[in-house]
Amino acid sequence: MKVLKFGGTSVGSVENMLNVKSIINDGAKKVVVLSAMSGTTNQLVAIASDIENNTANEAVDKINKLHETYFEVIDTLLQNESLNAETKAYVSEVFNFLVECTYKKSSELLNNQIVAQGELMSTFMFNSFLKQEGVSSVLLPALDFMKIDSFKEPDINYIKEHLEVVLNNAGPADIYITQGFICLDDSGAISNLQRGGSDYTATIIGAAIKAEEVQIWTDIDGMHNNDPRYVENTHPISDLSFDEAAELAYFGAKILHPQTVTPVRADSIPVRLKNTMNPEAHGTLISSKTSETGIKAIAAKDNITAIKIKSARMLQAHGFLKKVFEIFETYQTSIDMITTSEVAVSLTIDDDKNLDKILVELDKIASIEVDKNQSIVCLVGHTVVNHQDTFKLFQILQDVKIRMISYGGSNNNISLLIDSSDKINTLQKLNNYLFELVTL
Ligand SMILES: Nc1ncnc2c1ncn2[C@@H]1O[C@H](COP(=O)(O)OP(=O)(O)O)[C@@H](O)[C@H]1O
Ligand SMILES: N[C@@H](CC(=O)OP(=O)(O)O)C(=O)O
Repeated sequence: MKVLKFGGTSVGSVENMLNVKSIINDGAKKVVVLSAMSGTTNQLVAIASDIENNTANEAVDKINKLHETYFEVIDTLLQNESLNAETKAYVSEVFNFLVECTYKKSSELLNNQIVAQGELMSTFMFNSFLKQEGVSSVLLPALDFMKIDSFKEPDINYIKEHLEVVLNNAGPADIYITQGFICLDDSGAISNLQRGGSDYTATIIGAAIKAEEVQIWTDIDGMHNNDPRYVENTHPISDLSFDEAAELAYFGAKILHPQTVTPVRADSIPVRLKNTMNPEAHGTLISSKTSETGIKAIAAKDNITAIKIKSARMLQAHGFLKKVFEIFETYQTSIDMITTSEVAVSLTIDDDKNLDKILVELDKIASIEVDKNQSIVCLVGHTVVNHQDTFKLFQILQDVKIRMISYGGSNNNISLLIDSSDKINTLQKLNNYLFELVTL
């Protein structure tokens, strides 16, 4: 069986939902994972933050506007009277619940309950639409099987066991629809897999049912060789290895949630990235195969903080780095890049929630310099570190101030740390000289 995930844009308009129907309606059994309609999760996050900031009136305004938009979509999508009424009743329950939330005290649980509503509504609406069109489908509630453990990792044994039961109880159908993104936490409370997490839901399900393939359907013809939001002349990449895709997703290629390939890699379950608006296009196939060498793609991750830790005590001493790492471990902050010299170590973090506490501890053992608003630009490709193009990098980027370089940590990745204000120029320059054959 295949698992097909459709993102926010794919279920974001009636026209795109028609495309989704024609893609999935081929008679083959499949699991279909849906995100919330595009824009909805952002609105739900904004509603939760209005509640946190005691601006409940603004939250209610947003809820009412969203309610109207959903009714308009339902009226265009569902001409069948009883399905139309049933779906409006479900959606109204959701919006009544959201209004009730505005009377409550803000908490993590309340936020999680609020942001979960987008996927609950999109799957209900789409399932009603399939019923109207005579397509055999069943709705599988993700909260009956999708769970994370105390480390926020998918509890794969629980998921396998429960998904099997849920699938057996669902009865015969061609299409099993479920919600992306949402899950239970280790205490059984509603939680989620972080923003963009529906991709991750799809590969977790893929691993749990040992799917033949996982397909991520989005609004672009696969993974491009550079970020199309900032760079002109980017092109889709036809094949990527799991390692290459993991590096690109982790280092900012928004098309994939950072953890997407992790669950399917061990069983070599291929992941195909496809375009809902152009299903004929090849897209990108992510598999265990490695192909040609050289720089294949570039991604950038923003909101990086660089910390330089300088201490005379580092000189010919051992155990200094251990102390540094222990501080980051205490505050559960992971380090992305690291470079060392005899007297200093520079490292980067993307989660600065505990930065102040970390700096207090570091200050006890060293002098510290902090630079915010940094970006990691990551160049990815099979054995990229040995490729001739790699040696041109300094020349191409001679007018960019490179703050750190990570080379050799993996054969597939070279990372550069730059000021975020240089990001677009850096990405475009690398694109021109590495992929567009502009000569130096
Ligand atoms: N390297 C890249 N290749 C393709 N798309 C990318 C890349 N980097 C960023 N993107 C952006 O990712 C978007 C698709 O991801 P996303 O918004 O999460 O889709 P969905 O809503 O379908 O989940 C594209 O429209 C594109 O702008
Ligand atoms: N609703 C979530 C889940 C998601 O994965 O969305 P998308 O597939 O549109 O990136 C979010 O907006 O983060």
